[in-house]
Amino acid sequence: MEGVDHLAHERNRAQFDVDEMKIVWAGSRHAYEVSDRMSRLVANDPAFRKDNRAQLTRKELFKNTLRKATYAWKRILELKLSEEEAGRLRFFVDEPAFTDLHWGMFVPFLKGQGTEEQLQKWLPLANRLQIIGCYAQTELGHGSNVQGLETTATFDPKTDEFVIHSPTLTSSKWWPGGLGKVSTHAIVFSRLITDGQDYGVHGFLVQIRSLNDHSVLPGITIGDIGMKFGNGAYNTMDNGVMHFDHFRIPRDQLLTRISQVTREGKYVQSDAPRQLVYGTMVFVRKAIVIDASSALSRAVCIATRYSAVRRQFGSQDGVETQVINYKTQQSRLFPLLASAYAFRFVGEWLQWLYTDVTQRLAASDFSTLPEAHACTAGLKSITTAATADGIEECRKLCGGHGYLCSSGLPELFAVYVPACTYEGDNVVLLLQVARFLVKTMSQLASGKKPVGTAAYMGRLQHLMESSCKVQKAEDWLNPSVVLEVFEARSARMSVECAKRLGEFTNQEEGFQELSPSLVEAAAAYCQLIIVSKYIEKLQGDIPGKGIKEQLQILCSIYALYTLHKHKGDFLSTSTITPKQASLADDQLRSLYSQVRPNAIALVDAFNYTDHYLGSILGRYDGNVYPNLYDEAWKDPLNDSAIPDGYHEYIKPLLKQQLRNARL
Ligand SMILES: CCCCCCCCCCCCCCCCCC(=O)SCCNC(=O)CCNC(=O)[C@H](O)C(C)(C)COP(=O)(O)OP(=O)(O)OC[C@H]1O[C@@H](n2cnc3c(N)ncnc32)[C@H](O)[C@@H]1OP(=O)(O)O
Ligand SMILES: Cc1cc2nc3c(=O)[nH]c(=O)nc-3n(C[C@H](O)[C@H](O)[C@H](O)COP(=O)(O)OP(=O)(O)OC[C@H]3O[C@@H](n4cnc5c(N)ncnc54)[C@H](O)[C@@H]3O)c2cc1C
Repeated sequence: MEGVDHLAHERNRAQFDVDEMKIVWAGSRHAYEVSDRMSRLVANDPAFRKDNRAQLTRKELFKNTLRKATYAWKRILELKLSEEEAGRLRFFVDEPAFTDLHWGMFVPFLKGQGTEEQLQKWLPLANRLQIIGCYAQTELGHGSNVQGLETTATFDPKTDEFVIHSPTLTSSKWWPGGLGKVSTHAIVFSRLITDGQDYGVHGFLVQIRSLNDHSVLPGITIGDIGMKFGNGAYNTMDNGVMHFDHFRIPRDQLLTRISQVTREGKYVQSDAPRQLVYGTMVFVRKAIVIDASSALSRAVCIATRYSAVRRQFGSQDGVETQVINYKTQQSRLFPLLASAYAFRFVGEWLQWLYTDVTQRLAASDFSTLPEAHACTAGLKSITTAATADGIEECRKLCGGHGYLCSSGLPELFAVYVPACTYEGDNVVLLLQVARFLVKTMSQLASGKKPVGTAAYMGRLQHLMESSCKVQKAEDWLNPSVVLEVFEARSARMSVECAKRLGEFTNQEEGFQELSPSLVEAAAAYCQLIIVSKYIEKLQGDIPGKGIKEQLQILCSIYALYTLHKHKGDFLSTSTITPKQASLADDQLRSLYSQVRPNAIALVDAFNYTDHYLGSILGRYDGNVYPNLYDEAWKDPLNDSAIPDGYHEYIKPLLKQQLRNARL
């Protein structure tokens, strides 16, 4: 029944204004309008069709991505779209492409590290896509350990050039997206050597392909690193390998905002900390947090709509139960729904933090850089891990049909999981947060007042001694009670780690030995940030019928579900009692019942088109079965009733069996 809204009865039950919630989700009315316009533009243009990706060979898939990316650029120019609109359009095209790295890493790195002169020369070319850039940091032998990169850039004062060289196989650049087949230029991370001294890793702008015929320049070897996880998925990207053989570039292609090499070969460092060379990673990690909320909300939208359509068991009155009404389904699905909203809001806050730190850096105030690094690294880690697990949970929530490519979930999972690794392995990043926490603790002893997200450590004594006030389930709805419990758990875990570290004479050895506990303490700190930023958001003015109430329910679900999942931490630090943990579970069940009538409207608020969702199970109209049935017949295997290979394999096999039976 095309045209009928099978989920209309669900939508009618909503107790809040969905259109207002769409604006909250998008961040502002303006952001909503831009997203809405761009998503429709993409959905209504057949050139952006994507339902056949899983069936294409790698070469077809890749060529198709090149077509879409260049067509998207053509539309951006024709429609004179702003930077913001162009970004949203690329987002809704929903296909990883070389342009992600060009706009997402190459251009930001240029902007962050280039001098005025360098910007004047390179930025207009990059902005008009007259050159295409990628970000070549990782090597075959080292990714996490950036200081361990082996590519060298040795200054030759005779010619005023740097000689870029890959001294070993393991020094080959390996992974950069857009490198394998497309980019003409790359930011190449290499060890700067001048006058016989190694000054560590710096970014260099290197032309790698001819702008005339696209051939790889002499002295460089480049290729694609091969097929990645899943059909379609991230295989639209040409992640590449690159090896240099004494390749020369002019001296002025060292991107030199923080340091430079003079004509005579003298290395000169500015006052800025060397960590600024990592600035683009901070920028992208921040963006990855918002992206996590997008990917998780997409999976949750599919699983929620399908759970309202799907019915199993309980047919005493002739109508079976919608699976969304099962408490187990709700206890798996609604925390993910709440997490999607929580990650959205912490992503908004991270954007603010990033803007703030950028303004301070411009004024040579580097004081908030360590916190910005810890927050972006930690939140990237927590949100991507939860999202990757959440997408897989959504697949299971859709039962067998979730395993079909037409559910949209397998490809979403395959595209998404590397987020736990790229832009910093999640465990490595949590260890960075742990280092920040240990440092903050040790500075407490010397009287330094912690600020920002670590300010709660200033109340350490109180947090070590306080006891949770919860006596009945409803007490868990009190934001200040929840906040204090998360602060006390985080503080106590950090103190315990610091205490145990103090037992080691060699601090670094202690850090390695205790690293599993340190990672848990870091995760507790990041979860505290998510909870506290959500609570802060609710303290602001949020207009619209029923909006604040729904957001409050979801906030409580995020916090209490996190508490439930990490009950061991809360109990072992004596932050709560077993009785209080059980009251939290009671409250959670009650909150799930309050979400239930609003569930479909809460996922409608994401405002995803059917094109973007790419899922028959998640269709807006809920008309799942006829479309699943029709889709099956479109599979190329169904082109003929008798498959290729029948005469070669099946027929002789059956004949042989018949002969054997007769003997
Ligand atoms: C494409 C983008 C699109 C944008 C939109 C996004 C939308 C989402 C869509 C997703 C598409 C993404 C496509 C995929 C892109 C992947 C690109 C990559 O992976 S590229 C490759 C990504 N590769 C990775 O991510 C590699 C991961 N590894 C690393 O980041 C580092 O090597 C390390 C941090 C682990 C260690 O560093 P190391 O220097 O050895 O170690 P120490 O421990 O000795 O620290 C020394 C001091 O530095 C401090 N500090 C450190 N970092 C920062 C920072 N960022 N800042 C500030 N400070 C920082 C630290 O606190 C310490 O301070 P202190 O105590 O002395 O005061
Ligand atoms: C899809 C994709 C796209 C990418 N795009 C780019 C790109 O455009 N440009 C680019 O430069 N790079 C890119 N990368 C590379 C990426 O940034 C690295 O793979 C990532 O930083 C992880 O580094 P690694 O591979 O060296 O992992 P490893 O560090 O080798 O990790 C292996 C294991 O060791 C553990 N481990 C490592 N160090 C420690 C430690 N100190 N303590 C405890 N455990 C540790 C990790 O937790 C992990 O379990 C991409 C990667 C992927 C998958």
